[in-house]
Amino acid sequence: MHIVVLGAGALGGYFGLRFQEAGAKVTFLVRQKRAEQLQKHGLAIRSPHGDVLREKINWETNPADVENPDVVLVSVKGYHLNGTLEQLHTLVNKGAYVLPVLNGIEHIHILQQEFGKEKIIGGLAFIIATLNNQGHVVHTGAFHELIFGPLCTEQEKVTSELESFSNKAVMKGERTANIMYELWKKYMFINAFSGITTAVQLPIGEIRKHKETFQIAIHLLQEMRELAGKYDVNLTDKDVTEAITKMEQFDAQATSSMHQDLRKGLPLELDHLHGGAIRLAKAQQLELIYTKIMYGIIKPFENRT
Ligand SMILES: NC(=O)C1=CN([C@@H]2O[C@H](COP(=O)(O)OP(=O)(O)OC[C@H]3O[C@@H](n4cnc5c(N)ncnc54)[C@H](OP(=O)(O)O)[C@@H]3O)[C@@H](O)[C@H]2O)C=CC1
Ligand SMILES: CC(C)(CO)C(=O)C(=O)O
Repeated sequence: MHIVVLGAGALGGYFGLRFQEAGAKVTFLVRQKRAEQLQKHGLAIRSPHGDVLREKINWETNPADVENPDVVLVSVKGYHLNGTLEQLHTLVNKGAYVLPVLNGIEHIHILQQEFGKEKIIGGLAFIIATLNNQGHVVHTGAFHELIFGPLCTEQEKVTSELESFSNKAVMKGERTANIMYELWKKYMFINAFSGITTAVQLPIGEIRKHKETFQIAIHLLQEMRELAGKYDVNLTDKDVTEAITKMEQFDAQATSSMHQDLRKGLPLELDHLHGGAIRLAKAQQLELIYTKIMYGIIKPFENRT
């Protein structure tokens, strides 16, 4: 199986290298600056599950040079999605399926409209990872889950094949029959977790100490649950409770990738995540009061570079 990673950042670097270790052919499709970094430093993972260093990896800067791609793992930030469409057209025309693992939901609709429903597989990840100065992946925390599944019957075969590699890889790979439910569950969680940690600019441990602050995260979960219901996805009381428990049990220093980006002065996925939820709600005549407040508070930090 030939997996092309489009977005060789923290998440794409991690799962791409793990698939390569498991025997898949992996090509990283990168832009010039990242290509130079990979050339100079190779790609490495530092992880509680074991370190890996590959001095030489397959990378390309032009999708026309990628041969026989089976799956494109799209792991760019939401604000870079539009910039990948041309590259994706080239790869889809060569027969590839697209597996986006971004947080959020709107990108699924955008990609389905662009490439047709049969080409877009559902996917998401649970991991806390970032890139260091050399462009190596630093993975903290114990979890490294990749969840994926077919969004239509044509994808049964390719997702099964992906499952066989993920089972051999150093990761917790899971193929699910109900990926839309998993996507919304994660979207509910991430909008609450990234919203509160970024708005308050503190890791979850500090937020937990203040009942009134933690309660805002719970309101965010409840709003996202209601939104999911409008899109025919039933998130349960148990799902909300599990999300709360997760925030209660995270390491005190754990925080969202959005808050990490804010600390580094990088652009934020605010419009993709909270903005996306507000747009999806508007289409259903639903108002997300807490989400709108988070959006307004974080907005000045969205593009400070
Ligand atoms: N990091 C984490 O712990 C987690 C992240 N996520 C989600 O995963 C997604 C990716 O996040 P993350 O890995 O942190 O992001 P990163 O910023 O680390 O990586 C994104 C990469 O995409 C590359 N890129 C952007 N546009 C293109 C393009 N047109 N062609 C080639 N490469 C491109 C960027 O390259 P360049 O250097 O050229 O800009 C960058 O290396 C986000 O939606 C995030 O919310 C989900 C779970 C956890
Ligand atoms: C919550 C977490 C760390 C889980 O993967 C995440 O998705 C993010 O912060 O972007």
